[in-house]
Amino acid sequence: MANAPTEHGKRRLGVMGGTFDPIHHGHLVAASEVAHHFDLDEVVFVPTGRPWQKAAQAVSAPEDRYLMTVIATASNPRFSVSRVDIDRPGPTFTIDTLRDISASCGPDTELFFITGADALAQILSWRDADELFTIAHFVGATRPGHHLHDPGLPEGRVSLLEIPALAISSSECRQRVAAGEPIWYLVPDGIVQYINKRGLYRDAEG
Ligand SMILES: Nc1ncnc2c1ncn2[C@@H]1O[C@H](COP(=O)(O)OP(=O)(O)OP(=O)(O)O)[C@@H](O)[C@H]1O
Ligand SMILES: O=C(O)c1ccc[n+]([C@@H]2O[C@H](COP(=O)([O-])O)[C@@H](O)[C@H]2O)c1
Repeated sequence: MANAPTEHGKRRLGVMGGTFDPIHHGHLVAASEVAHHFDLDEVVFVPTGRPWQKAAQAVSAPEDRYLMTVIATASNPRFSVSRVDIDRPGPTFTIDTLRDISASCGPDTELFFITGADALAQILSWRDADELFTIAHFVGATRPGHHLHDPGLPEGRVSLLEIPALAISSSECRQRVAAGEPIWYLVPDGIVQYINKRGLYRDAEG
């Protein structure tokens, strides 16, 4: 991550958190659209280490999800990937993600946490929810079939952005691989090849 502020004042950094099991074009389009709309200098993708809300389901090894995220974002000079969540022991909480990234960037960087509008609807149940809004602005990317019902989010610290509908989900990609169906063009080509090479999702249930 570069550290210099932009000429216009603070550097604007997007933080896109997700399990990315696997990363797909819905994630990439959401990050690209938010970066464009909010004039972000960079978007750092942060694969979760141990997503506590997915504790009941099998999640691929953090290193596989990290490498797929690196492969999928490599061609975009404004996209990067952080290991902060996968290197931190214990369950992943966004408050820790934002504290770590904020500490490494310093005060000249404004943070924008990007996530799906469906995830945002649950945000008040996240750890230290009040503090989250003091560290970052939250941007919820609408995804097909999900609409945000106002759960009482703080005004001015949360935005919703309608992005081109891409009805792709990681669970559907996993199910397709398990069923022997193609995932070409749902995910970047390098991700299809990585999944084949590592034999991921062959026995996936969802
Ligand atoms: N097609 C999409 N369009 C917009 N946002 C998306 C899309 N797919 C996922 N997101 C958002 O990206 C964030 C990270 O998603 P995640 O890695 O959990 O992928 P997912 O496709 O939702 O996975 P799963 O199907 O396993 O639940 C979430 O907040 C999610 O809402
Ligand atoms: O901090 C929390 O309590 C919390 C609870 C649920 C989800 N999150 C974060 O929301 C992002 C999207 O999560 P997911 O599971 O939809 O990929 C990811 O960065 C998670 O760490 C965070």
